[in-house]
Amino acid sequence: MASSSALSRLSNLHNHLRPLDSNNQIEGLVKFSPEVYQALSSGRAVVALESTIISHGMPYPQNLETAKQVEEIVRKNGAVPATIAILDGVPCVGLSAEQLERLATLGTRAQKTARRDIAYVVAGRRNGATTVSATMFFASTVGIPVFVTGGIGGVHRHGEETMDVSSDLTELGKTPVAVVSAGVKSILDIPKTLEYLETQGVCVVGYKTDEFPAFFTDTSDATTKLKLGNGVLIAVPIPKEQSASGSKIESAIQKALKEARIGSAETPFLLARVNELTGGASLASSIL
Ligand SMILES: O=c1[nH]cc([C@@H]2O[C@H](COP(=O)(O)O)[C@@H](O)[C@H]2O)c(=O)[nH]1
Repeated sequence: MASSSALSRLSNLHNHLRPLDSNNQIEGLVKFSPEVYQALSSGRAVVALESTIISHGMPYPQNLETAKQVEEIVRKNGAVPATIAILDGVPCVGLSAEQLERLATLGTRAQKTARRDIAYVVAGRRNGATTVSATMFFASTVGIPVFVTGGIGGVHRHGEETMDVSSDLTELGKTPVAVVSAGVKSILDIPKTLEYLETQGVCVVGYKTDEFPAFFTDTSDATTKLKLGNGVLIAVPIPKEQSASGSKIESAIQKALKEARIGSAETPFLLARVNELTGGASLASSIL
């Protein structure tokens, strides 16, 4: 007769892989690293990580160093990191050291892949670095409920005219994954981003900050139990002493915005230009 711990492991495995089993279309299309597969099978904590921040968010080699450091922090805290990217058309959940290096050196030659781009990248056997929306999709599909990133996309400044609203926000509205991030970069319109998240029914909590709600509630548990079906955004601000000066960043943003074009290239363009204009200060805050 099976022991109760074996039964609980089996039940964990079933829970983690159920989305794959119940949908033959996706079964076999996602490749797990041995470490992540093992962790999911045994019910260990797994934390999803995105890859656009590696390819488009930072230059080489800081991108590789930061990606490795983030994975290390997750490991030190007792969980298994699952960096998600599409390599040669195969969605990979958990990357080897070689795959991480490959993605970091590909940089912007990898396709920035939001939810709408997944089919295109897979069908063309391309290399795709997943944004928050695509990473949430894969994390949810394979049963990883927590995802950590630096900054999520949002409503761009003048979004009321351009309609340039990141698909990260609609994904948060429909995919049950808790996203822990340092918030929304000020290249974006933060009040409009929060309004949009409200429209999407996304619970936003601030962790140890009174800029966002001043208390931390265990809302992700309630969201799961009530089967609300949406994500939760947990904003963790970077330490004050390590944040770059607000006015310096703001004037760089104003200058960069005048040069920007809307579309999926806008976020990487603004981040790179603001970094140039601040002499590297904005990149340094992103790495922290
Ligand atoms: O500070 C950052 N914000 C956002 C991104 C990336 O940009 C994506 C949003 O892009 P868009 O605005 O095109 O939706 C995010 O999901 C994330 O992958 C980043 O690299 N760095």
